[in-house]
Amino acid sequence: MAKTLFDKVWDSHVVRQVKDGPDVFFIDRHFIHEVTSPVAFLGLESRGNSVVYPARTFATADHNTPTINQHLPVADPLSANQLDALEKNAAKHGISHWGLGDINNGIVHVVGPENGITLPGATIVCGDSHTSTHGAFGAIAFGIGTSEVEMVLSTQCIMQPKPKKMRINVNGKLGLGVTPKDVALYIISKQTTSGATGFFVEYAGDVFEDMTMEGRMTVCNLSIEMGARGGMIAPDEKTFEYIKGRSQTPKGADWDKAMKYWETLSTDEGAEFDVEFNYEASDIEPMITYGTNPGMGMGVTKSIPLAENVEGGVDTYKKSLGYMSFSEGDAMIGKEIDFVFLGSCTNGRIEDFRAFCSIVEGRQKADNVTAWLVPGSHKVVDQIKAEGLDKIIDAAGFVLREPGCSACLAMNDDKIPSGKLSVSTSNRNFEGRQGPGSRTLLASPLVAAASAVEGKVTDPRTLLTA
Ligand SMILES: CC(C)[C@H](C(=O)O)[C@@H](O)C(=O)O
Ligand code: SF4
Repeated sequence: MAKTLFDKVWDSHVVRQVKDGPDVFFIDRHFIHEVTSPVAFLGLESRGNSVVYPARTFATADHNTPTINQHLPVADPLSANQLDALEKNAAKHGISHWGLGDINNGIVHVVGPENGITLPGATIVCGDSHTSTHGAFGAIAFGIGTSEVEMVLSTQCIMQPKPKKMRINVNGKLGLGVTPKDVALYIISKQTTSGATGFFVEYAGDVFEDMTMEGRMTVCNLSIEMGARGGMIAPDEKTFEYIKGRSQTPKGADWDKAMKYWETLSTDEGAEFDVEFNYEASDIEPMITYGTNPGMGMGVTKSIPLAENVEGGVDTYKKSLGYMSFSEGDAMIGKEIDFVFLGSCTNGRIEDFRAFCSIVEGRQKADNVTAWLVPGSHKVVDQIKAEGLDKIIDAAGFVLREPGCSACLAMNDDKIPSGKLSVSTSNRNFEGRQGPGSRTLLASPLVAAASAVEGKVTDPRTLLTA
């Protein structure tokens, strides 16, 4: 029977099928970070259990880490405690741990792929919703809760009902200044934040085939923002090229063996999806959000929709615009901004820094803008320096910070002050997400760069030459 990519990976990991119940499902790779793992370890120990496969478990510190002076002790006691707990738990259970200052340290969804831990056909979980990122490699990757983290630590399995299958096809060629982030924000604006609830999404079509691995990660990362359990893209030559030779990828004969399996990982002709959507690349422009959920997005040149034209609750819509201090019908272009954040597991990779630099090169940061440029990992920092992008960043009046989640969710000191308006390359624009009272506009690194140099929301196409 013709199978989807998702079915192939899922079915090969079912340890036991429970009649009318969830499948018992084997997990190849388990990432842990300091926020959702300490309680899981407490539970594990209180039950007298141990970590069954320490070598399949990988710890990195990211959410609570400062992005300046990482060589100094962490000042915030809550953050210091969590980081300490992660380090101790990892040491006690023989788990590899990339703490502050470690060359491999960075945001969990950046360092996994970077180190070849994320592989095609693998099942990957983490106590973190944006685990969907790893689906870019043709893996089934999804976020789990703290009690499931404990379950995976002690059994390397979880119980999961099989999600329904959705395929999203985007065909054609993307226009100038339109990036993977825009493709994702466009899809979410069409699907809304709940459109893909209960589904696992496969992305297919020219646009994803043409995308780099970084771009595919950006798209899969954002799957969760339309309610999907996860998103995935069939591995191809680009995928294999990306992972080849990384520290933890199979080598020699193991590589050849793995390739034989990986090459089977695509959806068979005639395989069925529960639902399928088709979009056109030419309909997508650089996007920006104007509200307090990632579904409230539109082309940057458009005006904020009138409440009467919006499906769903008018009151919630008006409340959202009220929080943003925006009005129906407002244009977004030209709105004065206060902050720019380049980073996160959505857009904190080398390609995002290249895109940002392509606009700020030879220009200057606007005086009214405070900008935080936070690479997703130390390896991204190294590459930025190797490519000389740090010089461009410096010359344009920006400062490069040290890696971590940073202002994506402001669990460290990088908090956008109340009322301030930020253009952010991250993934969530919820009320207070970047600091209490902060107001967030989600956008691509190109829109962020253009807005940072102009001091107001700017269409990057006006600063780019074809
Ligand atoms: C802290 C963590 C549990 C959370 C998540 O699950 O996504 C965070 O990474 C986020 O982006 O909001
Ligand atoms: S960068 Fe943001 S979205 Fe990604 S894991 Fe960190 S807090 Fe979550």
